[in-house]
Amino acid sequence: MTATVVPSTMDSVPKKLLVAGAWTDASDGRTMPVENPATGEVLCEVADATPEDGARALDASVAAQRDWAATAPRARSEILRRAYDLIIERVDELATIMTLEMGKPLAEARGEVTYAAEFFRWFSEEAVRVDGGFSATPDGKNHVMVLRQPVGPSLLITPWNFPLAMGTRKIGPAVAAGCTMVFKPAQQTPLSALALAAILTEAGLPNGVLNVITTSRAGEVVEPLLRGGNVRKLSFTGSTAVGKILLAQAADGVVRTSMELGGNAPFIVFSDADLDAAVAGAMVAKMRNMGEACTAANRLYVHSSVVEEFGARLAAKMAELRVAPGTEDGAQVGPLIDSAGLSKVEQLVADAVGRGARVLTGGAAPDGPGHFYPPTVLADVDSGSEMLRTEIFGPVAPIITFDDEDEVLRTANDTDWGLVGYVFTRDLARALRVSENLEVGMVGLNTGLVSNPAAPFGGVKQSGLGREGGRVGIEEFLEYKYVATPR
Ligand SMILES: O=CCCC(=O)O
Repeated sequence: MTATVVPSTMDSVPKKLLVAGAWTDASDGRTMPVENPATGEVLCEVADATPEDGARALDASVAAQRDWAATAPRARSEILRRAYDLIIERVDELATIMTLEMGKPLAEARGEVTYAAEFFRWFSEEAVRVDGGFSATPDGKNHVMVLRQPVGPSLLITPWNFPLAMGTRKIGPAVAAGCTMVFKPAQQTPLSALALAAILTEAGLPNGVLNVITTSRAGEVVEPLLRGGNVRKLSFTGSTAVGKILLAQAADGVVRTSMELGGNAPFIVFSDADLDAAVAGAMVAKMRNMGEACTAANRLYVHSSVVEEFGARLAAKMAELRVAPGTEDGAQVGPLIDSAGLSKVEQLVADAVGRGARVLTGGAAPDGPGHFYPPTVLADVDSGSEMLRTEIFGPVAPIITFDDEDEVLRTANDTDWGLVGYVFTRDLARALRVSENLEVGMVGLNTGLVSNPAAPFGGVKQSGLGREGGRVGIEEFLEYKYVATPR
């Protein structure tokens, strides 16, 4: 790997840990490289936190918690609102950083920056709307006063696929509720997180409220924090496999958790669907973030009466997409995050084709640098194919033909995951019936996009616990306290 010239937009990003308001090196002086997935080149080095640094970050959060909880909700709201304004002012700069470290095309990165900022605007409005209760017990003897209080120091762990939005979706409600934080972004994408921390500091977040630890030693750093007794809340977005490990560690310290884990989204096209809308929806549900999204359509069930036409139209649209480094003009599909991600996609496609799937477009990685994989549509995918039982996390759309509503519902629900499902039909009764019976936390009904800061995002089954965003997002960071007093 060679070092690449660091674009000037990245000069402003602190490459250090943020602990108690100070930017510091790792205690053992180690740094870790940040790679550009489009070229494999090293963009820069950032501090690589040790377990001791993690402990210092948590100590800083604990020390800041009491004063922070006592701040006026309006003050917390205004910090979030200022941070929202700063992010919007710097959309291009933040998008460039994101594209360089993560690979998504600039246009999509700009979209994510705006999406990320909206969580701050949303929670700046929620910060001043937290209420409690005051009532009498049924026997009339006591008053019941219900207070809402911040849950306390929170550990926020975010993935590489949405490096900014997954941060703001957690930091926004934590700030609004009055929680202090230790924020550990993914190893692959520390720069967006550090840029975000710098913006929050500029927006007036007091020292110690947000502490950021970038590290290549996630397991070693996180486990003692979760078992140590001072973390009151864990909010994690990432794979189900890692989520289960963290849940076990959190159980030890009885730490409250919000877990936004993997998905295996069914995308169902009924015979009466508007095919234009279904193809457009599939493009979004499959291709947003090159398919590297927990919400990505992973299994496309299409009714036998429309399957040929749907497959041909989807393949034509997918083939039109321009695959190129995200910083290039007109790029629509960037590289996958790393070589492991690319080989996984290659193996899944080989397995499906080996079981008889027809390749309608794509199907083979190009030669050359970067972890690129072309938009791919597979038809007649056999139900035993591995890709139907795992998150593909790449730009591959497997189509499975079905004939009957009950059959497709059964198959769609036959998975350990339950994050999101997509349903395309013009029949209102069927739309409601299927939406109700899909075992998921979210349904895209005649749309390929469910993500929105105003909506409760999250899943059932092994897709997670709790919800982020919407009216309930702040609840995840609030405790109830009830005070009883005689009337
Ligand atoms: O990978 C997770 C998707 C996150 C989102 O759509 O907000």
